[in-house]
Amino acid sequence: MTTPIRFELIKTCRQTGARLGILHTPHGSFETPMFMPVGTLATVKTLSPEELKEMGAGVILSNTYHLWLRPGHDIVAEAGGLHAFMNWDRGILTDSGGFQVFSLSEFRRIEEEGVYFRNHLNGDKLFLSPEKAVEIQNALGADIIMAFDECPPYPATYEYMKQSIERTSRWAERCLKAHRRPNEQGLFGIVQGGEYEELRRQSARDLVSLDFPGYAVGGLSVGEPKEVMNRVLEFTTPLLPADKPRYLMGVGSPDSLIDGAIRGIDMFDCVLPTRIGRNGTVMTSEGRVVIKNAQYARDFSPLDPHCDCYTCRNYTRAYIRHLIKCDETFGIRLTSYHNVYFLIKLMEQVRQAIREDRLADFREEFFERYGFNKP
Ligand SMILES: CNc1nc2c(CCNCC3CCCCC3)c3nc(N)[nH]c(=O)c3cc2[nH]1
Repeated sequence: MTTPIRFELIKTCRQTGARLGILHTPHGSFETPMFMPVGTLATVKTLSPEELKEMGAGVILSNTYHLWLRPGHDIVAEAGGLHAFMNWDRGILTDSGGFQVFSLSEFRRIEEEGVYFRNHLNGDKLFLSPEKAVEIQNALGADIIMAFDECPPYPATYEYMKQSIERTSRWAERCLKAHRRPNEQGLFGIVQGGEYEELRRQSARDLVSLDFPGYAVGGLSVGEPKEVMNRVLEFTTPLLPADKPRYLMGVGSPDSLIDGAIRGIDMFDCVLPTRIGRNGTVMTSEGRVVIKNAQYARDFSPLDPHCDCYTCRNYTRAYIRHLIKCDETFGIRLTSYHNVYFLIKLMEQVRQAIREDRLADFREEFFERYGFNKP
């Protein structure tokens, strides 16, 4: 079987163990560690494919659950798949929908066969199974698709977590059997197990034995302290094959991206840049700026003095504050553009630091300037 997804390991940072790699996909090859902007409803909110390309986005995310409900995976398939539908000819990854069921739908029942829940838009009863989640993703046509998993709430008891990961491993096997396009779409397994090392080991063992072309670390960025996430990564990533890509789901903030790369993660996704951008919060090299604050009313400097993005080269804090205060759509386009650009450029700096074997030094410099080390 010709696997459509291949990870090429270029080098490992001598200071930290972080990896510099290339993710080869049917829609191009992209350097890792990489940040993947999220396009839930087949658009990275307010940004065009041309803008995403000019800022260097390679792989973007979309989602089984949302597109199943609207417009329907059949319509996307008739359009020729997600790439044609949204006019994006680089990489696409779709999440399997499990997480969205748990985060969007209040009523739900998990059974061996799948999850029963209600449509968060109209309350209709719905059912999603490993087979259904793979069928939808096969129809959507992303380059990377995700196994249907349970992302347990945090915290969860050891007993609950053990039952859950064993069912998630059985579901992973069902996803492999249901996958109809293995030569065009790489199916990634998702390791679960919460903060329990023994369960992370069991979950990784089960999934590695199924020989997926890539692996995600799931069940994190669900409210646990950062130290817990870092500890879980420290004992989980070494369990995954070094020659396969590792994707940390739902992460994240600038400090978590750097700390995840240091612990061997190659791929990240997070709604943060566009979500906080919509309420006027921007990430800058000197920390977060809440542009609505009165202090920026007469501030004619760029959002970030060290940023060379379209927003920072052409507009001032005072102007963007004015647009956001007046609910002008152009305002959230400018903040969203800057925030996505900021994380994509941050990963470029991380990759350069790995090339120069100085990612630990870069972490110190970045944390100091961003204000993460402030007591
Ligand atoms: C925010 N924190 C977090 N996200 C997680 C996610 C979602 C990752 N982001 C996907 C996008 C979300 C918006 C729509 C488009 C897809 C997780 N997904 C799965 N399948 N399993 C997790 O354990 C899992 C765990 C996660 N933790």
